[in-house]
Amino acid sequence: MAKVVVALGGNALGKSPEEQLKLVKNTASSLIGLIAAGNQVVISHGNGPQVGAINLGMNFAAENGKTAAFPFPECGAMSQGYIGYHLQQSLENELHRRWMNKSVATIVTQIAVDPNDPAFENPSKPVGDFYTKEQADEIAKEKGYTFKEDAGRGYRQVVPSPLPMKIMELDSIKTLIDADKLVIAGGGGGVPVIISDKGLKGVPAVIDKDRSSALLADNIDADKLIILTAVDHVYINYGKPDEKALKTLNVAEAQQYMKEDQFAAGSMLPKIEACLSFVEGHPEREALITSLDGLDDALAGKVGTVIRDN
Ligand SMILES: Nc1ncnc2c1ncn2[C@@H]1O[C@H](COP(=O)(O)OP(=O)(O)O)[C@@H](O)[C@H]1O
Ligand SMILES: NC(=O)OP(=O)(O)O
Repeated sequence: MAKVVVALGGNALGKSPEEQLKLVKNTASSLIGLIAAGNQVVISHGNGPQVGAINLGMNFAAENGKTAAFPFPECGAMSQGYIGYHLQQSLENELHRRWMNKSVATIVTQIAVDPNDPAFENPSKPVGDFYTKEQADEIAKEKGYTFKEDAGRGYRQVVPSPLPMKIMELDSIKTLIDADKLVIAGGGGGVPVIISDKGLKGVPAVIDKDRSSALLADNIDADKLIILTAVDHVYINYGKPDEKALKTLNVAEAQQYMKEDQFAAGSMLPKIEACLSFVEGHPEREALITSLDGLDDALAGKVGTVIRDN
């Protein structure tokens, strides 16, 4: 039985609860299919658009005296609950439809980061919606947020994205996996916390969920890491007339393409780096990048980019 970590992209989950539920329902069928085919599956997910939307809404309510202020890590925890709820519901419905008996559990996951991580000085993780340059400049002036251009798709607020160091709930996650439960963990990259002599403390940042998923996959000694996003393949010359879909990628090829800046920072680059960290030195492991609705085709070898050590 192969142990597979499947990471769902925040941007690939849509912009509204209705859209998300629809997308998650479709993916649930493929995920349960993966389990029915004899794999042990662990699910993680992103939260960039969702945590940005929650934070914007909470800030708006607080600024208008309607609620207390909700700090950013609390918004991250809310995004884990919101997305975990849709995933649990859709997965349970699909299990029920197939007469399969399995419990599903979302683990609110904290992930420790280094308080001295240089990422705190250089916000890079896009959250929330996309804006034009003019809109972004106006919000930046009014609120003091930092905005950056995101992979040719518009401007987005960016927050620090420190590296994940330690999954605090790893023991609970492993216990549930060993008990053959379907676990959703590390949502939104995990709520970033620092470990101090006073205990754990949330910090305002968003950990890249691809990096956290690779850490989780390594910690549970998974055989496969599958990253589901909005594109069916990793491309070279992405978005240009001569773009080319990659069916396979090894470590040396990926490093060469990274030197050529083929993968956009803040979107495809962290996915590639996460896959490399998972497969490098482990010829028995495999990573796969494809689209949220392409999982069935990817497992049949029709689409997707497979990444191996060599
Ligand atoms: N070389 C590339 N190949 C494919 N997609 C790329 C590439 N470079 C940048 N991208 C962009 O990266 C996006 C995936 O990153 P992102 O939106 O951050 O993912 P998610 O939120 O699903 O984790 C794709 O939808 C695409 O727009
Ligand atoms: N936390 C995170 O990496 O989210 P996205 O997948 O939305 O970028």
